[in-house]
Amino acid sequence: MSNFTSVPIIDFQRLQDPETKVETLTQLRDAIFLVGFLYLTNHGLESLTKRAHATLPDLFSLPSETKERTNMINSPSFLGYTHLGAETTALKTDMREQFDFGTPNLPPSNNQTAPVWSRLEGQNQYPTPATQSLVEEYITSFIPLSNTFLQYVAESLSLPPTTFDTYRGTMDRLKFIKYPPQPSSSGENKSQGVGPHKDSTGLFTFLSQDTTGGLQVLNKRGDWIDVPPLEDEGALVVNIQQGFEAITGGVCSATVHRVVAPKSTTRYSIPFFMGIRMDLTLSNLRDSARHIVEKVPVGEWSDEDEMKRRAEDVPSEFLSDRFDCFGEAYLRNRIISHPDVGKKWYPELYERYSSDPFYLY
Ligand SMILES: O=C(O)CCC(=O)C(=O)O
Ligand SMILES: [Fe+2]
Repeated sequence: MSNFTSVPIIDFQRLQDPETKVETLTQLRDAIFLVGFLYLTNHGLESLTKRAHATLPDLFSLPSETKERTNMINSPSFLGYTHLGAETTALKTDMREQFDFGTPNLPPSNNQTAPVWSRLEGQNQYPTPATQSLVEEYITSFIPLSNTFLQYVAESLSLPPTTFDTYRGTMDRLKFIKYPPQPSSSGENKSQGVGPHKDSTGLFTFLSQDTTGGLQVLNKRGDWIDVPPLEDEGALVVNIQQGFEAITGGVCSATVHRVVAPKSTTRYSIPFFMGIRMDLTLSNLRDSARHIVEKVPVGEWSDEDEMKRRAEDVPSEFLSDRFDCFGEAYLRNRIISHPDVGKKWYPELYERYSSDPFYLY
C-alpha cells in the first residue's frame, strides 16, 4: 500500500464502454495496486441498495425476542443475528448489531467425512419473510455484478478476464449492520464500531454505506484515511479481501480498515462479501500466486523492488502454514470474531485458537 490520501472512484459504466474501457482499466489497476479500496459508481444496483437501506431501521427495531430467535449461536455456519457487544475485533468489543446471511439454497452437505470447515456453508435464519425475499434478491443481484467486476480486475492486471473465475466460492455473505450512536461521554472503549481488520471471507467486498460516515482505511504511513459517503449515494465501496491477497501472492493486498462509531446518529451499512473456494490448499495458493504474479507487469511501477518483496513475503494468514486450506483459516477467523458461537460449535478449535496468541490477531 502506498501513502494514498483518498480512495479513487471507478465508474462501472466506463469500464463497460469500449470507448473508455482502456483508460478506466488503468484507473482500476492503480486502485487495486496502490490503495486496495475504491468507490464503484454507476453499477446498476442503486435502486436495490436504496430499497434495502430503507428497510433497516424497521428490521433492527423488531422486538429483541424476534431478533434473538435468529441468534448466530444457533448456527455452526455463523449465520444469524449478533447483538450489540457480542463481537470482537483486534481484541476489543465492536459497538454494532448485525445480521449475517449467506447464499441461499445451497445443497446441504451430508458427507460425514467432509472437513470441519465445510459447516461454514449452511442455512440462513431470517427474522421475517420480507427479510428473506430481500436477502435472496440482494445476493442474487450482487453475484453477477461481482463476477463481472472480478473479470475487469483480471483485465486491469493484464491477465485473461477469466483468470480468477476458478477461485470463486459457492457461498457469498451479506450483512445488515447497525452502528448505534456512542456519545463521547460513553468513554474510549465504546468508540469502536468495528476494529481494524482485513476482510477475510473471500475475494472482494462490495459495501453500501449510508450518509453517516465513519469508515476509514489505513495507508502505509499508518494514517487513517476517511472513506466518506459520496454525493452519489448509490456508490459502493469495494475492497480487496485476504483471499484475493493470497491468490495474488500479496501483489494486490487487502487494506486494513475500521469503522469509528458515530457520535450522534445511527449508521447502517450493507457489505456483500464475495466468496472464495474454501478447499484451496496452501500449495494451490502458492502456485497460483507464483503463476499470477509472474504475469503481472510491474514495469510501470515506480518501486519494482517493493512490488517483488510484497509478492514474496506478504504476512497473510492465508499463506501461513498453520492452516491447511483457506476454509480452515476462514473458520479460525469466525471463531475469534464470534467466540460464543465458536465455543459452542467448535470447542476444541476454540481452545486452540484462544490460547495461542498467534491466532488472536
Ligand atoms: O460498516 C462498514 O462500513 C464496514 C464493515 C466492515 O468492514 C466489515 O463488516 O467487514
Ligand atoms: Fe471489513
